[in-house]
Amino acid sequence: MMKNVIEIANLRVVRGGREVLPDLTVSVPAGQVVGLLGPSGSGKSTLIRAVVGVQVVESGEVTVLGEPAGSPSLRRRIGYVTQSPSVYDDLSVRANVRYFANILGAPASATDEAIEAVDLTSHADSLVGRLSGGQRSRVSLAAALVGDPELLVLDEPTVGLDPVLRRDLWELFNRLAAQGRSLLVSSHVMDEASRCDRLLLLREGQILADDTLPALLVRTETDDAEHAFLSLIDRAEEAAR
Ligand SMILES: Nc1ncnc2c1ncn2[C@@H]1O[C@H](COP(=O)(O)OP(=O)(O)OP(=O)(O)O)[C@@H](O)[C@H]1O
Repeated sequence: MMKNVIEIANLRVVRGGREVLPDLTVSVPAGQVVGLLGPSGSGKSTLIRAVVGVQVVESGEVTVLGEPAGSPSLRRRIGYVTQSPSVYDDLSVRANVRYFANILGAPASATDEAIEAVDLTSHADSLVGRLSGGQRSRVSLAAALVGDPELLVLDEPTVGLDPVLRRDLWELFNRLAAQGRSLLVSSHVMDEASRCDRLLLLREGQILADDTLPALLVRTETDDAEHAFLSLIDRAEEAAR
């Protein structure tokens, strides 16, 4: 297995005339759940868009699974879920997932397996338009899983979900990593840090920390991710003075 599934060097992205990612260098190891955490507007979605190859970049290099981001050969190897579920309301859960399975050339059995993985088997024949927000985002996730991707890139997949569903989804992410997949999962909820094998803390387009949660807590002498993040901000501001 390759060591890093994502390698980013000196990435610079400008959006709407603003430098959103000034000069970002980071890597994401294989076989882990890596949390991309940071406040709203810190650049998480922009970074994710660069990884999946849909973001115009000024300069820098983004290498994913050994290929330049956006390479056609990566399409089947990456599962990407955007913040708003991209599914068809007028189709059933099964028809939605089967549609993506057909595009990806996945075997027939993959549809029901992906629906099972996101715990929607009992709703497989329901129209997606009649599902709750959380169920709809799980349909999106099933669509991303159906091609059996090596890397899953999920942009705030747990937003708006109740605590039980959030826990269930994180358990699913951990299971997927245990099966050898790699996951990059963004969130602005700091307490989701405890669910990740490794954390990237992003603030104003800069990586404040790239570490495991236990190491981060030791280094900042704090007892949760939120305080660790605040402590790192204070240190960065002191250093800049
Ligand atoms: N389409 C766009 N055009 C111009 N600027 C944009 C666009 N989308 C985002 N931005 C700007 O880029 C910056 C980073 O946005 P981004 O969506 O990457 O942040 P984020 O960390 O994902 O935030 P959130 O958690 O709210 O989704 C913000 O300042 C935002 O205003």
